[in-house]
Amino acid sequence: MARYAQVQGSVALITLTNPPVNALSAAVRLGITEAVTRALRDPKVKSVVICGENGVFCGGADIREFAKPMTGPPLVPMISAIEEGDKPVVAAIEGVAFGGGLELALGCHYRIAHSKARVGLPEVTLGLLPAAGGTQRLPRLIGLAPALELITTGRHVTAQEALKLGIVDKVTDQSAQDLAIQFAQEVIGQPLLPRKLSTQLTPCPPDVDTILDEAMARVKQRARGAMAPVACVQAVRAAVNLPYQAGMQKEQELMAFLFRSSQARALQYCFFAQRAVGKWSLSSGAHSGNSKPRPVTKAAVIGLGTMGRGITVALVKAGLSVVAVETNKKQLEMGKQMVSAMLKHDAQKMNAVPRLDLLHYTTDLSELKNTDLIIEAVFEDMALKKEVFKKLSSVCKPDAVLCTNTSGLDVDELASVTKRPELVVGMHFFAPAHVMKLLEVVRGSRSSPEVMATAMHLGKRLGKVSVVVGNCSGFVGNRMLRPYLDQANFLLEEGATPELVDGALEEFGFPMGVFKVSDLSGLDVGWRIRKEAGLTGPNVDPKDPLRRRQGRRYSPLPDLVCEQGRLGQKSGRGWYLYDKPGGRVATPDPDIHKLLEDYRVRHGIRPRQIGSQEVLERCLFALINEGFRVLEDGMAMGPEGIDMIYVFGYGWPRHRGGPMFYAAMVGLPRVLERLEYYQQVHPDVPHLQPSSLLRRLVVNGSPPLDKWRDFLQRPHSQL
Ligand SMILES: CCC/C=C/C(=O)SCCNC(=O)CCNC(=O)[C@H](O)C(C)(C)COP(=O)([O-])OP(=O)([O-])OC[C@H]1O[C@@H](n2cnc3c(N)ncnc32)[C@H](O)[C@@H]1OP(=O)([O-])[O-]
Repeated sequence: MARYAQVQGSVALITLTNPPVNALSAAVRLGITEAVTRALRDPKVKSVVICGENGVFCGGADIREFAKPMTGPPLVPMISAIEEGDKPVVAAIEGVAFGGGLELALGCHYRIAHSKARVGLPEVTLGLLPAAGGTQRLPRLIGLAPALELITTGRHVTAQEALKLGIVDKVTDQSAQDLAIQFAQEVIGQPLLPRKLSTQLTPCPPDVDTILDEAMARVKQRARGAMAPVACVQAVRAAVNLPYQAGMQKEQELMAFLFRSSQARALQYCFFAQRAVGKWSLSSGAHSGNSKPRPVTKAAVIGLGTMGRGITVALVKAGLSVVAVETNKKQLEMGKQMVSAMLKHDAQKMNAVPRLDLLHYTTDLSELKNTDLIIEAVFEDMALKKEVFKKLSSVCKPDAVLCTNTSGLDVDELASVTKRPELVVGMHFFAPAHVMKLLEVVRGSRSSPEVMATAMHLGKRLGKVSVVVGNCSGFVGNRMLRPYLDQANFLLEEGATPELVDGALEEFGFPMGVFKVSDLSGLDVGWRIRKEAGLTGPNVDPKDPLRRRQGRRYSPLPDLVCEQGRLGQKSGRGWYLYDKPGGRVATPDPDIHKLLEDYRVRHGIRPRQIGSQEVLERCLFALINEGFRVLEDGMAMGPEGIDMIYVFGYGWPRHRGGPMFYAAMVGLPRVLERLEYYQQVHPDVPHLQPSSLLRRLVVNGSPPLDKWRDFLQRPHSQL
């Protein structure tokens, strides 16, 4: 797991060999320990180079080992032995040096990086801190403020920035390993003490306490309940206030606390779940390993509304040439201006040139003859989408892939109007489409494996976390959102206020509560959908009482709010009051409180005290319950997919792992018991009826999440 060689006569070359990222597994740590001991003992060896195989230095500690009992030599003494040795050790960094990998490099006396390499301490994103000396050595090397920023965010740094910050000593466009070997010979005999970071003091500006206090305040505000960033600040504070050994002691204590936390488990679960969803499989036996994507060099986007513009920008940023289509010249010009502005803004931030040359704008669909893949992003209206698909089917080349960016319409119905239903697939982007990481790839009943592979591959090129989902109303994300929204509205009827509900959800870790999100998206969106569904407006069944629709409890509160012209942020009033139309700062609105009071009086509802726990249980458990139904119906490959949809598309706090992981952490019997309780209190809300899968899992002893698939009655039936 670590190869040893002697090169150029006097240089020991130690190569980490644990593909794909040379993670520091027990075997690698043992290999390094033995190789370093040998090099330090061998009188013929005058200096040492540590590098990684296959152009990757090291991706850090082996995260898979965190769930198992610790074996092999620990990292801290291994790194100390390197630093304490009397021979210069040079790290040759190619690819990445992340986490324990960078900490290993910080224990070396010199660091040389390839110009394309990246370094960083991303432990915080796994619910941990850099506990192999990273919190103590990095501040000593680069100073307090930059070290705080890197350690609390886990940000990856390019080789150029690392050079500027002083993390690496040299950057090369050639082989970092060759340069390191040459360098290792040049530094033989030079004093090593100044290069041993543990012997140095952290350079501190006079306002050190202010910097630390401000960092703590910033981190707490951003962390939304995540503990690791806070612990990172505490550990770095120790690098300033305490001698090295005492600082290390503090680092270990904080790590021990984080390591056992449910947050660390959740974040590490997310790391693997994010990678697992890319490995899709279908009930037919097709999977990501045996289905080849079609080449896509030229794409088209139909419709330059909010979604179409974002999708166009995302495609161009991924280097694809794009034909952007609108119905008339005026709309086209407007779309063009917006897309250009977005691309210029983005390019400016990255100090790059906007790739406007990749775009072609037209109102003529016949110009799509040569495109490989078309994404329809017109208004969410089945008749209109069908019309577009019919036309696409006749103008596009026969093997062009046709994608629809719908947030919930039936992909099969759309495919049925084309001559190539097997080449039709849903690509559900989330607004703003060039920013949001989530993509639901919706498999129609006839979508071919090749077309699934193409959509998934395109998602990857766009930098998205793409999740395969089945073709059901609302797909996975929006389908699960409905019971959540319903519960939030019911809570208002029963005595809550928007700020009470939002407060509980924000305390849980959502960036915004449900009512603030609705104000941001525009309340008219849901209103229109409810009208179309016959839940409000002229199509309501006259026999339905006001608070019952289609046989179940219904809250007309959101409709009443819209009827008052309160459409959310854009109109300056929604569930909250804003300082002006388009304003962002929400303040509680006495008019809404009055509206709620009047409503309760009108309907004879006696308001009651509602606590945060009830808000969380009713909103989140109803959503989770629907997640179990999604699994039961075979609309998602597994709980990991659902969790990634919620983490990347709906602001579910990552340190809580996603709704299904959270259910497992809370305990399935508890979720079931609370659902049963609320169902008894609210028998007219079918969403609270516990799903049969949840019951089955509880009866079978609540198996761990990766075993849930074994309890599905129709695994993958719809995929
Ligand atoms: C005292 C302790 C202190 C230290 C703590 C730490 O170091 S904490 C660690 C701090 N380090 C980090 O947080 C870095 C985490 N890693 C990354 O950021 C990225 O993986 C990458 C940039 C290294 C490579 O990106 P890329 O897009 O080229 O490739 P990819 O992402 O698809 O990965 C390929 C395969 O490698 C797997 N795998 C990767 N890393 C690890 C690991 N450390 N371990 C185990 N496995 C790992 C990954 O699961 C995948 O496996 P699969 O699915 O094929 O079975």
